[in-house]
Amino acid sequence: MLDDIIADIDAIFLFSPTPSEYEAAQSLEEIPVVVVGTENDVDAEVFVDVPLEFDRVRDYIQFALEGATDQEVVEPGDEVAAVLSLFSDDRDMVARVRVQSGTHGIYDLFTESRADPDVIRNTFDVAIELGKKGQKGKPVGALFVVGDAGNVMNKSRPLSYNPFEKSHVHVGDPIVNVMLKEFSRLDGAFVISDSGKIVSAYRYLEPSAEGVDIPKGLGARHMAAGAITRDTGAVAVVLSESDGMVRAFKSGDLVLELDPEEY
Ligand SMILES: Nc1ncnc2c1ncn2[C@@H]1O[C@H](COP(=O)(O)OP(=O)(O)OP(=O)(O)O)[C@@H](O)[C@H]1O
Ligand SMILES: [Mn+2]
Repeated sequence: MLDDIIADIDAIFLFSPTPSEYEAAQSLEEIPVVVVGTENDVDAEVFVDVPLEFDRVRDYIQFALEGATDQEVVEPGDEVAAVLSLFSDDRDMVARVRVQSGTHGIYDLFTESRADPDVIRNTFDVAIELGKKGQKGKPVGALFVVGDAGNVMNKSRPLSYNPFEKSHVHVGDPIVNVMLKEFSRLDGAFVISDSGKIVSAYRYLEPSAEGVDIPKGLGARHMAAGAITRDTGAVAVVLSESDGMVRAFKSGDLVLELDPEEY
């Protein structure tokens, strides 16, 4: 069965390999070896840079496939073997995956957005941390709209005074994380620029929601998040107060779902 899983594969994907694992894979096969991880520790020729560790293996592999397709190492229809760690830090899993045409948008979310990938990653970090801790032990919701801030401001209005009006702080600054958590108790969205500057808090989003199709059961916050990303070049990161999940939207679509408890 193991032989079947790796028979005639077009590439092998190693997730965060050690140098000896990388070397072994290279000497074994005459097929491309793709290294996937947050750092290219092994100096791999083909490397897919992962902006954050996905908690779902499916998302992680999908991101890697889309990254390698983008680098033209694999193409739709190829079948690859992914070697990764699911239950521990040791390599304990091999999956056979066919590269699909079209993207699910996970790779695209980070690499093809107007906002800097680091800014998007930092926004995820804030949402995940807020989701883990809540506000004084109670679950909170939050909505971050990242990138294309001018257009986002034009399609929204203030619900309250903007505490970031005269400040020059960026998402990722330690002080900002404290402030964001404090302000997330109140309604509305945070607006963040391409470079990570917090432009505003307390924005009520008024995008056109026509034709936006988000999963049933999600409410007004998620609808507004999806819609603003269809109406502008922004991406949206949402922490749900009701189910505790962090979700990302781009071009009107839900592209990623993370459980903060897994981090
Ligand atoms: N258009 C909007 N712009 C900004 N914030 C909004 C908008 N619509 C709703 N919200 C915010 O989302 C909050 C929750 O609304 P609602 O319960 O309908 O959303 P939801 O998608 O179910 O989110 P949750 O899962 O967090 O409950 C509102 O109290 C408000 O602060
Ligand atoms: Mn709700």
